[in-house]
This record gives sequence, structure tokens and C-alpha cells, in this order.
Amino acid sequence: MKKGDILELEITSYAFEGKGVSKIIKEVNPSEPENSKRYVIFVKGAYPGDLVKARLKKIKKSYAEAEAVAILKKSPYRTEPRCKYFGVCGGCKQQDLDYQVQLKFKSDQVNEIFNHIGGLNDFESLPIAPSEKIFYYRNKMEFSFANKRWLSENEINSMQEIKDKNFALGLHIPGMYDKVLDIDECFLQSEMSNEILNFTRSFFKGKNATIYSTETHTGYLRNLVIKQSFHRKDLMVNLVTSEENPELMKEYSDLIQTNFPAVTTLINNINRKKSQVATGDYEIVLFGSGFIYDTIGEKVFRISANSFFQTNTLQAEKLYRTALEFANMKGDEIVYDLYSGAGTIPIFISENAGYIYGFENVEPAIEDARINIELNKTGNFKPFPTDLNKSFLPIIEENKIPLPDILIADPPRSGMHPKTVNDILSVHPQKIVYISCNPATQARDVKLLCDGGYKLIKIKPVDMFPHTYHIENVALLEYTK
Ligand SMILES: C[S@@+](CC[C@H](N)C(=O)[O-])C[C@H]1O[C@@H](n2cnc3c(N)ncnc32)[C@H](O)[C@@H]1O
Repeated sequence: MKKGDILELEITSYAFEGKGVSKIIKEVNPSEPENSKRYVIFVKGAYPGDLVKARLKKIKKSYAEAEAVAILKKSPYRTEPRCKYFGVCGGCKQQDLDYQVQLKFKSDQVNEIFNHIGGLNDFESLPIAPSEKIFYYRNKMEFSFANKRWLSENEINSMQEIKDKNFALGLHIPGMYDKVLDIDECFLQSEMSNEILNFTRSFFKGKNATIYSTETHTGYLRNLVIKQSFHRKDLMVNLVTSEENPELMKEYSDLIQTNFPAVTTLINNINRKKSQVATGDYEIVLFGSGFIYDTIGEKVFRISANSFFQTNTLQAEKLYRTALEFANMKGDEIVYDLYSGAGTIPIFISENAGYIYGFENVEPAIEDARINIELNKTGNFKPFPTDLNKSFLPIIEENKIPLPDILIADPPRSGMHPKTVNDILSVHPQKIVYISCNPATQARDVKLLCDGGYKLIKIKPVDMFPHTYHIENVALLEYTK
């Protein structure tokens, strides 16, 4: 067996990040053939139930990696993808998999990750909460401009001259930071979002506007971010550019106002940094308030261009309700909310807690949290600017913050800094509710907390991102010593 070989493989299970698993016998045990050792091959582009031809890409001692090149027998779990860009776009990699099966695979994967990475086996695993909407469920889309448009095979193979290959506005090709798939529709946000996307492309193309190059670090256009309230009629268009161009922006702004009365605010974020992030060094509000408002449950939240808000509003409510159920408070508890963003969790749970202290390092998010406190007349929550890559103990001491009964943490994908885990152990809340969009780093951190005296009681995934591999999971830990 060598790299490049093509094997016929039966796919029997599913691994993290959408790889089918096939187990083959490399060496037969002659005395007990049925007990011959199985060798695992992870197959990209294959689902359980498929029979595929796959090309070997990498061979290791205990496993190999391959890529499906032909499907000989289709898995019964496969469905027809809705989107014409499926297979190329990095957005919805499981759109060809039945949604109920997606849920089952996500659930199985969380358990497997907790078992393998965390070495955790003794906990209750609650059923995954399905997403109410499986299309048009996002309230935010971040599109990128690129001066290298992804070309289809047909375009490359055709003998004709390729048009517009230096202008794209759409979504990145997986693994290619500089190439963008120029899309004219996406089923993740709303129809209106697609219209704004297409209008923005034709406007700037018509003006021969330049696109920021990741190689030369010159050029004007960087990102188009659309934020749309789910429960209200607020719609924000945020154009991220490398510099100011007041004349061009004025023209764009006037046309957006005329053609899209639904757009309630237009912002121009100026990002002079080399890194490709869709947040600016400063922002210019062209019209409207510069914010949108949305609700989760009974609570209303202001969201600015650069603050985090859960992207699936309907599922955010399920996520927060799960956290609230897990915390199971009497009403007088001191709660710490680490990575508190715009204060959405503290405000959502405020009636069930005594006092909540939030810790967050993004200034616009903290500013939003302060406004959200006023909007909701929340009298028992205060956010503290805190960099959780450093110890938060000095902030507690300086501000005489009492020790917590309950700690909620909702870190970014990278999980918690080891210093934060240590700090949690030293403030030893009775319960920890850990929300995560990356069960691998969550299991790693939960293991550390369990080594420090906590017990994992239960977990519940909440599907926030249908058709993608992304898994959101809530875990409850209790102090046992
Ligand atoms: C997954 S979001 C959760 C926000 C909030 N809990 C919610 O549900 O909307 C993670 C948050 O962590 C914040 N964050 C990231 N790195 C941080 C750090 N080093 N210190 C403090 N907060 C950080 C981000 O700004 C973001 O608001």
C-alpha cells in the first residue's frame, strides 16, 4: 500500500471534520482470521454507508488518509445539496447529508471527543437540540473581496479568455487564504443579503475600485459584512476597506439608501492592519445609528459592527436556556461570566441570579454590554474589561469582587488559556457551565478542571450551524472535593 494507490473502501463510521472511516485488514491473523487487526483509513468526501474508490494521500503506522475519487454505491444518508456552489465553497460542507444524520454524527462526535481527548466516560449525554431553521439561519455573513477569483475547472479548461479573474466578492475556498469564490447567492443568511452582496459587487466593479492584496498590502476593498436582526427590522451593512475614500463611499451610501430601504445603517470600517480580519481600526457611520438590535427570549440587545453576537439567533435562545437549566440557580448566587461579549448571557440569566460579573476584552462589546444593561434595566450585572490570556485574579482583588458560586465560560474556538483554568480552580465555584464552539478544546479544558477536583456531570450539544462541521456544546461540572 503506498501513497497514490486507489483502494475500494466501505465506509462504516464518521470521524471529526466530516471524514468517513473505513477499517481494512492489512495483515490477516492466520489462526484467527476474524480477529485480524484492523487498520483505519480516514476518507475525505465519504459518508458511512458509501462504497468508494479512494486515493491514498498519507500513510502512517496506525492510520492512513485518503480522498474519495468515485462513489460506487451511495450512502442512504446522502441528499441532494441545495446550493450550486456545494463542494467548492467552504461554507456548508455537509449540505449533501440528511439533517437528522448530521445531528446524530455531531452528537456521536462530541461523546467521542470527550472520551478520547478528555478521557471522560462517566457523564450524562443529553440529546442534541436541532436547529429550528436549516437554511437562512445566520444573522451575520462576512464576505471577502479578493483580487484572485477562484476559477472553476470548466473555466480553466475552456479555450476562451477568462473574464473578471481579478475581482471576486464571496467566500473563501477552504485552505486558500487568497482565493475567493465569487458567489451570487447563499442560503445561510437572507435573500436580501444576497441582493446587497450582488449590488455591492457590481457597484465597485463598475467603479474599477481596487481590491486589497494580501501580497502587496495595497488596494482598497477588504470585506463586506452584513448583520441582520432576526426579530426586528434592523439591517447593518459594514464595508471594510484599507483606507478612506469619502467620495466613493458617499456614492455607495446614497445608492444603498435608495435601492435598499431595509438597510437601517451603513458603516465603513477602516482596517489598516495587514491581517485579514473584518474588524477595523476605526469606523465611520455613513447613515443610521451604527448598531442593530435583536432579541433573545425576552431581552433586547444592541449589537455593534465589531462585537460578538451568536450568529443563529433562534438557537442562541436554546443555548442560553440550556446554560440556565444546567446552572439551576436559586436566585441569590454570585456568577462569573467569562468571555461575556455584549453581556447577552448575564442579561438573559439575570432574573435567576444574585449578581453577575462579566469578563471580556473587546471594548465595543463591553460598551454594548453597558448599553444592554440599560436597555433591559438589569441591575445585577457588571462587565469588567479583562484580558483572559492573563490572570483575572488581580481584577477580582482590585474591584473586591466576591468569589463565585457559579462560573459560566464561553471562550473562542481556541478554548481557555491555562492561566484561566488555574484561576478558575483557585476561585473554585461550586458549578461551572462551559459553553464551547469547539468540543476538542472544551474537552481538553474540562479534563484539566476535572484533574483539579471537578466532575463532569452532563453535556448537551445545541446545533447552531446546520450543514457545517461546527458543533456547539454545553457542559456542566460540579466541584466534588
Ligand atoms: C464565543 S464568544 C461568546 C460571547 C458571549 N458569551 C455570547 O454568547 O455572545 C467569545 C467572546 O470571548 C471574547 N474574548 C476572546 N478572547 C478574549 C480574551 N483574551 N479575553 C477576554 N475575552 C476574550 C470575544 O471578544 C467574545 O466576545
